[in-house]
Amino acid sequence: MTVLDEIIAGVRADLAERESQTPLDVLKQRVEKVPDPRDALAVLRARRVAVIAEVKRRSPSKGDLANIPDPGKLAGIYETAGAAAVSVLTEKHRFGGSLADLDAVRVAVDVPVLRKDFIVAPYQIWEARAHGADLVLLIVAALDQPRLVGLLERIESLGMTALVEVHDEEETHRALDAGARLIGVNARDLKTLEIRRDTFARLAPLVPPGILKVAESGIRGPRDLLGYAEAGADAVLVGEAAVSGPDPRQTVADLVAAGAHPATKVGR
Ligand SMILES: O=P(O)(O)OC[C@@H](O)[C@@H](O)c1c[nH]c2ccccc12
Repeated sequence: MTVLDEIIAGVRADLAERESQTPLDVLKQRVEKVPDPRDALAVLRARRVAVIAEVKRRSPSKGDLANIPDPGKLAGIYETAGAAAVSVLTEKHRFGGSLADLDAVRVAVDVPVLRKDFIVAPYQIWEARAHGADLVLLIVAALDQPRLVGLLERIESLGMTALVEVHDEEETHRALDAGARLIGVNARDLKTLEIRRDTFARLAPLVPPGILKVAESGIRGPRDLLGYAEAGADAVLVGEAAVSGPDPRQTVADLVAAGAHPATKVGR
């Protein structure tokens, strides 16, 4: 059993519990009362290299990363520092997240918000929208093709944007076949949990123009951003460096400045 399998087993158990508490019909009624989702693709396109900053308490590879008593406040700091979007981990057991964190972030910022979880069922997508998410992560490695296609369609039918995460060539082709318009290349190898920063440059050429590419994981600072920009990244997703550094505002502001520099992403 891989780490991913283990996480998903926990996610399914939690999901069954929430489903028994809040039936899908109730969730659907809530969705009707939530303001329309933001156009995340337009927001990401408006930057040279956009920075998506993540509210991340813990990770399977590093354990506790940061004590975050007020996730809304942290998200506000990210927004003020110029982050184009905020990602919120909602998985409980390995990442210490929750839908309450998503709620807190949603009320605190105006930028698009990503629900980062291990999505295996449409219920979680309705849930993401009911809690104000604009984007939802789909991890190709966790889904068979019909399920990937179905979940992607559900996300888009609710007006949200899917960030479709890949780790290798085969997953990239599957994401494209499914119709992904925003592809995240995760540098973290899901089996070994190691960071491989060359994965992005290997997979980016497989993605046709017009489909946005996000470099995810292991971004330590502006230099990593510039390397990814050169390899064709439209955005970077940064968690650990933002939450665990001495000054999250400065960390994100430095990345945003590097991502906005005219020399970044020349001629693209
Ligand atoms: O903390 P980092 O190395 O900056 O990584 C952020 C983000 O990419 C990472 O949290 C992530 C990428 N894909 C995921 C899927 C599930 C959980 C977490 C993730």
